[in-house]
Amino acid sequence: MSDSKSFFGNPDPIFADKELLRVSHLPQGDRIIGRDDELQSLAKAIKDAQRGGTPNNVLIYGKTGTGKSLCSKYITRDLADAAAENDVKVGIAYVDCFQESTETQTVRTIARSLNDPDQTDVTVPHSGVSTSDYYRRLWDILDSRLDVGIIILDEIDKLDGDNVLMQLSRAAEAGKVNKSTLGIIGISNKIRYKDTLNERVKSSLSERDFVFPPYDAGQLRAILRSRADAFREDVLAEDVIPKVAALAAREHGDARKAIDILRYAGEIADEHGTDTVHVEYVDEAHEREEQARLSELISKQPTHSRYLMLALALRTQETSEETPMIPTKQIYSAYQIVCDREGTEPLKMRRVRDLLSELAFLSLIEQDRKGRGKGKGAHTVNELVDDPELVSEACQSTR
Ligand SMILES: Nc1ncnc2c1ncn2[C@@H]1O[C@H](COP(=O)(O)OP(=O)(O)OP(=O)(O)O)[C@@H](O)[C@H]1O
Repeated sequence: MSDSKSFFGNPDPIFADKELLRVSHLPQGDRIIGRDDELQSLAKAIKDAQRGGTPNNVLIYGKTGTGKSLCSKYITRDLADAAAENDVKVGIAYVDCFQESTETQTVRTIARSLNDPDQTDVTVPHSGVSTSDYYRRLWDILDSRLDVGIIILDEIDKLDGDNVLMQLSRAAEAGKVNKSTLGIIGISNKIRYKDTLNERVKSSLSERDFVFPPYDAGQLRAILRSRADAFREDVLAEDVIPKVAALAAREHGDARKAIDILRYAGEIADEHGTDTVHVEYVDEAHEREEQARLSELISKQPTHSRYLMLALALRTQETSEETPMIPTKQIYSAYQIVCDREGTEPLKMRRVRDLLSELAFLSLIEQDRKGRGKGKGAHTVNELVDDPELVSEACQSTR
């Protein structure tokens, strides 16, 4: 075999451990930068669970990449370790509510994460079980193997309705669980999320609220430096980390963005066949990151929001204006054509206006009010934030 050709044999010239640059990587506590106060506050909110008591329910807000998921996962794991020393069993369930948005999916995921069939004799099948049966199994699992269950609901605003929150927050009070207690950590980018909840859920869910601020360039540099061992020694040119940190700081201090740009810069160096990540690669890495982020964000939008983005991209491409501001009416006519092509009934204008405001809230588009002249009222105009070609590509690749 020694003279046979292998495509996998050569060591990676750039990366020593690329996993350190994946979003899924959970760094150790001493590698979590600039979040001491937030970790302290979270610890205080849930500390009663360490002795088997009921933790406070917590809501965490903040823009993307501000360490909300990371700190929630880290602190709950730390709590479970500390509780184990007191012979208290803490189980942690993490739910990505964007992926698991229905009540059934959410309860099933929680039950599956907390279960250990060897200890509980309870099974949690993927299908064929009613929602109420999933709940029954979850309560059995909690009481038979845990003292405390902590449930992290990431992107909690994506849940369909409040029912699951109502059930979870009232489990002990309603006598569903008798020996164990439950705590919820909800995470959201939407600062006004709480206003959408009914009063009963609101008061029990947000016993403690925290807002995670964006990172500044110094913190982003420190976060990137703490991951520099993802690269082989001396591979990163000196200015790479400061430049990446400055770019990410300019765009709302997003650590995810910073880490992604650094990883792309390494991949570009690899594609060039060099063994140095030059600072010149950072701009291209930034573009790749933007494109990937845009595709991901667009793919997460409901179908008709994607059609509207495409309609706006098409209208933008048609005009010769330098900063095209497209009236909602013009988007609507292009949207009708897109729907026709897709064989779907278009939504009414009023709903379209709502979807456009949601897209503006997500910063995918910008909106403004423009007067039509004296006495003629005002109308809304819309502008794409990103390049229309990129947007139209992203919309069509995620159809
Ligand atoms: N303080 C930090 N120290 C080290 N790494 C960090 C820090 N904050 C965030 N990161 C890293 O940045 C990435 C994004 O963080 P995280 O997913 O926690 O952000 P988030 O606020 O939950 O964002 P989103 O709302 O998009 O889920 C992860 O890879 C995480 O490990």
